[in-house]
Amino acid sequence: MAIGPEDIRKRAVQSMFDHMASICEGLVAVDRDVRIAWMDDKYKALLGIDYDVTGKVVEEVIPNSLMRQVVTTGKPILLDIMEFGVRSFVVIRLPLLGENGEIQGGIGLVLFDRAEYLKPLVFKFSKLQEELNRTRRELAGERQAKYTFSQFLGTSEEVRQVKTLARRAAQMDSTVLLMGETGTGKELLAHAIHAASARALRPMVSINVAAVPEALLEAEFFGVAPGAYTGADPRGRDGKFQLANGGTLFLDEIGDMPLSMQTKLLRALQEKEIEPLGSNKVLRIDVRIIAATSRDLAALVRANLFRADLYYRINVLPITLPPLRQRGEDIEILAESILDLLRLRLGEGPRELDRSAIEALKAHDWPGNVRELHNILERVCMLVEAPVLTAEHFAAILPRPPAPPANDSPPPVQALATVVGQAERAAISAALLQAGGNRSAAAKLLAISRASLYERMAAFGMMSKD
Ligand SMILES: Nc1ncnc2c1ncn2[C@@H]1O[C@H](COP(=O)(O)OP(=O)(O)OP(=O)(O)O)[C@@H](O)[C@H]1O
Repeated sequence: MAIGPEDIRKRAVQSMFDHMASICEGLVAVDRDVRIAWMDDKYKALLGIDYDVTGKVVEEVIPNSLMRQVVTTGKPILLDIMEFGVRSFVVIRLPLLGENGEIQGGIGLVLFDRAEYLKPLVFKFSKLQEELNRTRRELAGERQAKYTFSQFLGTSEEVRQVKTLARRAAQMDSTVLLMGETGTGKELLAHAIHAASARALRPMVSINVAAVPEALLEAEFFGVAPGAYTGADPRGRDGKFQLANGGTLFLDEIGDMPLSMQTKLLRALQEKEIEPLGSNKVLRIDVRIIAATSRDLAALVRANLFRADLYYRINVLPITLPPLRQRGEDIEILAESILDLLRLRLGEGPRELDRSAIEALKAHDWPGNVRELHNILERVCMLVEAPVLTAEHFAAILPRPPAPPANDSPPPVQALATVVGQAERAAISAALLQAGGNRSAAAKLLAISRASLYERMAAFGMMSKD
């Protein structure tokens, strides 16, 4: 006898249910109050329970259940992954609808072992989750302080004072302004202050204002909203303020900040709010600022190149780092520590400096400060094999003071690269002096791009991060 469409539908529903029940790892049905109406034995075994759960609120029995969402919205959650202890299962959640489409409850199905075809999905999910966790851990590591006070070496009175002030600054939450020539340890000290502060476990994010092209500064600082403009990352991008939220933002070379950006930074610091590019949403931020500059900010204010109000805003706890030539007594301890580091890095035997070498180092002017000392020592280690380094070893490497006025004898012949290097270095120093430390202006005087000035200064140990 032929059966009608309604019978077929009923049989389809029944046989689908039976089939699902047989391939499932567990089945649960809840009523419209999200109380368990029925749970099969397989589900109970999965949860490790053997008592009657009928009438219990579902979350009491399955703590991370989403059945309430399904019963409230009437929308199914077709494929989801749920954790049971250390195992992940694929689950399906469906609403139970009455004759007139009204919500009467919900049904949850747990799939896994017999749903072989879903295994790759679960596997892929676990892999992605693992990768995400690893990347998060790495990012958190990258955004932590790299140095502590113990790494800021020196026993001179000048260094002692700097460290006392910096330790005090670490106990406060105010803005710190670090001033000093290139290579005097401003970045090192900024990290140490963060590491000793109450924000130590939160991120430490740095931005070198001089190294970011002017047009990109705003996006670097404040981020970009999703789909802000053509060519922007469609997912948007967090700015340094967002990345540093709750922690410390280190603004290196703040003296090189263009005036238009200074206005925006001042607003962000005053309002404690930022607006990502292309967004009309304002975000609250809680960031401690440590700024650094190798330029004379007060002189820049006088020359109308730096906003006075921003200067006062950041000049709350100023700390001036002394140049190396003013603390010759620190050279020996610094040089020894750098030689130790180099020995580990280059995998060589120990090196020693004899008295003559220390005197030669003390006599040098060190325009690139500790970074230059590092570079000079590294070059000596590469060129000289002797375990004891003497003044003679350094004589060939340390840039000489300008030659006395010419006499009749021709100048000594040196490798062309050495002569050219010395001339370049002297020209860069002169241009920087004339430009009052302004690298953009110095690059103009030298008729080279700012990028190639940076490149050369880095090569000569006159600037930039290691
Ligand atoms: N007192 C110090 N003790 C140990 N190492 C130091 C000290 N001062 C500087 N250094 C080392 O010298 C190098 C340059 O330091 P840092 O980058 O902190 O200088 P900076 O003042 O921020 O330079 P710039 O103005 O060019 O950015 C780094 O390798 C740093 O570890």
